[in-house]
Amino acid sequence: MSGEISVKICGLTAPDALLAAVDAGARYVGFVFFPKSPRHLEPAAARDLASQVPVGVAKVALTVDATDAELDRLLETVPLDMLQLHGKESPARVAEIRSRYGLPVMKAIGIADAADLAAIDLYSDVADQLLIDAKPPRNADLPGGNGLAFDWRLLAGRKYWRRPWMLAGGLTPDNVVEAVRMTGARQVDVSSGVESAPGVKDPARIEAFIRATR
Ligand SMILES: O=C(O)c1ccccc1NCC(=O)[C@H](O)[C@H](O)COP(=O)(O)O
Repeated sequence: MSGEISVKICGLTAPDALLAAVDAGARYVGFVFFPKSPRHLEPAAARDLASQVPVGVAKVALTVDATDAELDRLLETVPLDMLQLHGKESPARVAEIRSRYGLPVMKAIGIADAADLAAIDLYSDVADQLLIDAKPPRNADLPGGNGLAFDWRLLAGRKYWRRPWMLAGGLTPDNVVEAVRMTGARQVDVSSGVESAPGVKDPARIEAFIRATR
């Protein structure tokens, strides 16, 4: 692959995995604030992890349809660099959050088929970045982090993006090179694919994933 691919390791919950991500060269580290998730962190625990992240690595908070009160509490407790909105937030709500907190906002867009691509234009007006992820299965407990890929051919040939974007959904150390080749992504995001069990990050897989992108 030519040029450096930026990597986000999402759903970190433990210092060893955080360190593995930082040492291997992750550009972003993600913390999940969604109680139903096996990766959920309480704000105080996230603050302790965030304090170990060096300058230059962006600390991203993943929330799902969070209220202002929830976001206020989170941001009062945890030093963060970016908000990842992974629910059904409307474009107006994305704009509101961006202006209220003054942080860059990344909106997750779930893709299952070509009709879902319209959301890319819709959110390009209001979000700083887009996370192009697999749409969760109907009745899934989690709106993301399901380890499922979408059909990358849907993005092949798309040359014009108005915002920086990340590819996500079912990426692993074994398929990330092919995913980047097919989609032209310059940034990738992974959670399940670097775990040994749901919610348990594997430092060796994190290192292998980032190495694969180099
Ligand atoms: O990870 C979670 O538990 C989670 C919960 C609620 C909303 C989103 C969640 N995760 C999103 C991600 O970790 C990633 O940004 C993305 O969906 C890729 O996940 P994966 O397919 O597991 O690599």
